[in-house]
Amino acid sequence: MQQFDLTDDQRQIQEMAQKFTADAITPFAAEWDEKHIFPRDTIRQAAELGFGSIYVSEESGGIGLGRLEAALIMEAMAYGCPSTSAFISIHNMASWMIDRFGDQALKDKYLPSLIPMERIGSYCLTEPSSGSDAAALKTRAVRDGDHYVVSGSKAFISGGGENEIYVTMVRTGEDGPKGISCLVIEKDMPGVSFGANEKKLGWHSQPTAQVNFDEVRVPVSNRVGGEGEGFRIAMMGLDGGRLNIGACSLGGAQRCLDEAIAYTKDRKQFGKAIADFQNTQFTLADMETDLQAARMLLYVAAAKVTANAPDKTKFAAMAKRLATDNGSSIVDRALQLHGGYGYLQDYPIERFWRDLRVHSILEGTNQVMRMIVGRELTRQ
Ligand SMILES: CC(C)(COP(=O)(O)OP(=O)(O)OC[C@H]1O[C@@H](n2cnc3c(N)ncnc32)[C@H](O)[C@@H]1OP(=O)(O)O)[C@@H](O)C(=O)NCCC(=O)NCCSC(=O)C1=CCCCC1
Repeated sequence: MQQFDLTDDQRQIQEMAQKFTADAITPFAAEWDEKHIFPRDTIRQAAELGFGSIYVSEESGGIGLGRLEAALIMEAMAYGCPSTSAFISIHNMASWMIDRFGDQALKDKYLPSLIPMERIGSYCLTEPSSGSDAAALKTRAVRDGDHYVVSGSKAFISGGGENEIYVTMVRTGEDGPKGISCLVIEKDMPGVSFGANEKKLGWHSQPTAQVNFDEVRVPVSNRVGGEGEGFRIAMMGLDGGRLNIGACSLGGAQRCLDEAIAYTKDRKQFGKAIADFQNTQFTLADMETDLQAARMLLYVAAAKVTANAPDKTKFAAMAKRLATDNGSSIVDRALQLHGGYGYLQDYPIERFWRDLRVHSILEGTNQVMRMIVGRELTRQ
C-alpha cells in the first residue's frame, strides 16, 4: 500500500496497527457510530500495544516513537474509524505535553495511569468566544498560595465528561499569548462540571462537551512548564496533533478509495462494470494521486516534527491542510462513484464522509493553516 520508503521497524508498527484495526475496530465501527458508543475497552486494548503513549519517552514508560510512526498508527486505525483514531491522538497529545514539559513529580503523578489509558487525557484550549484566536482565551487562574483558583469554560472538548484528565490552557497573566499557562485539571476536582454531550454530524464514537471550571483549586505543582509558557506548549502540542488529524484523513480516504475500487469493479451499468468507463478510471486516478501527494507531504512533515526542524510548524500546517482537504474530497468522490448507495448507511462511505468533514475545521481551521504558512513566507 505504501510507496514511501519506510524502515522495517516502521512497517512492523504499521502492520501491527493494521491488524489491530482489522480485528478490533473495523467490524464494530458502524455500530459505534450508529449508537453513539464510546469504545473504552477497545481504546484500552490500543494502549496495551503502546498506542496511548506513542511519543511519550521510554524513560517515562512510553514507547518513545517518532511522529512518522504515530502518523502510521493513526492512519491505520482511521481506516476503520477516524473518530476513534482521532480520540486516541488527542490523548497522546495531552500525555506528550506532560512528559515533554512537566517536572518529574508531575510525570510521576499522571503518566503511570495515562500510558495504559486507565485515565484518558483531553486537550482544552478552545473557549466559547476564542477559537481561531486562541491567544484571546479568558479562563482565569488566580494564584492563592500553593494553588490556582480556576474559573471559565472550554468548548468543543473531546472526551468532555468522560475523560479523567484535562490539560487546560488558562490565563495567569497579561492579555495575549504571554499570559497563558498550562494546568492539569482532574475531572473529580470540586468545581469541575460538564455541558451536555454535543450532537454532531460525525465523530459519534467520542463524546464532545463543554468543560466548566467554577473556582476549581488546582495545585501549582500541576502546572505544565513555567508560568506564561502555556501558549507555546499548546502550539507545540498542536504541531503533532495536526499531523495526526491529517493522518486520520489519509486513513479514511484510503478506505473509501479501496471501497470505491471494489464497488466500481462489481457494479454494472450499460452492460459493463462501471470501473471500465473512462470517467471512473480518471476519477480513481485523481483520488489516488491526491492521496499519495498528501501522504508524502505528511510523512515529510512528521519527520520534521520528530527532528524539531526549524520549519516544522509550517510543514505540519501544510500537511494538515492538504491531507484534510484532499481526504474530504476523496471521500466525496468515492460517495459519488457509489451513486445512491453511497448515501445509504448500508455502505461505510457516508460515515467517513461525516467523520472527515470536521478535520478541516478542528485543531486549527484550514484557513488558520494557510495563515501560519503565509506568515512564514512573508516574515520580514
Ligand atoms: C496560529 C495562531 C492563529 C497564532 O496566534 P497569535 O498570532 O496569537 O500568536 P503568535 O504570534 O503566532 O505566537 C505567539 C507566541 O507563540 C509562539 N508559537 C506559536 N506557534 C508556535 C509553535 N507551533 N511552536 C512553538 N512556539 C509557537 C510564537 O513564536 C510566539 O512566541 P514569541 O512571541 O515569538 O516568543 C494560533 O492562535 C492558532 O494556531 N490558532 C488556532 C487554534 C487552534 O488550532 N485550535 C485548535 C484547538 S484544539 C482542537 O481543535 C481539538 C479538536 C479535537 C480534539 C483535540 C483538540
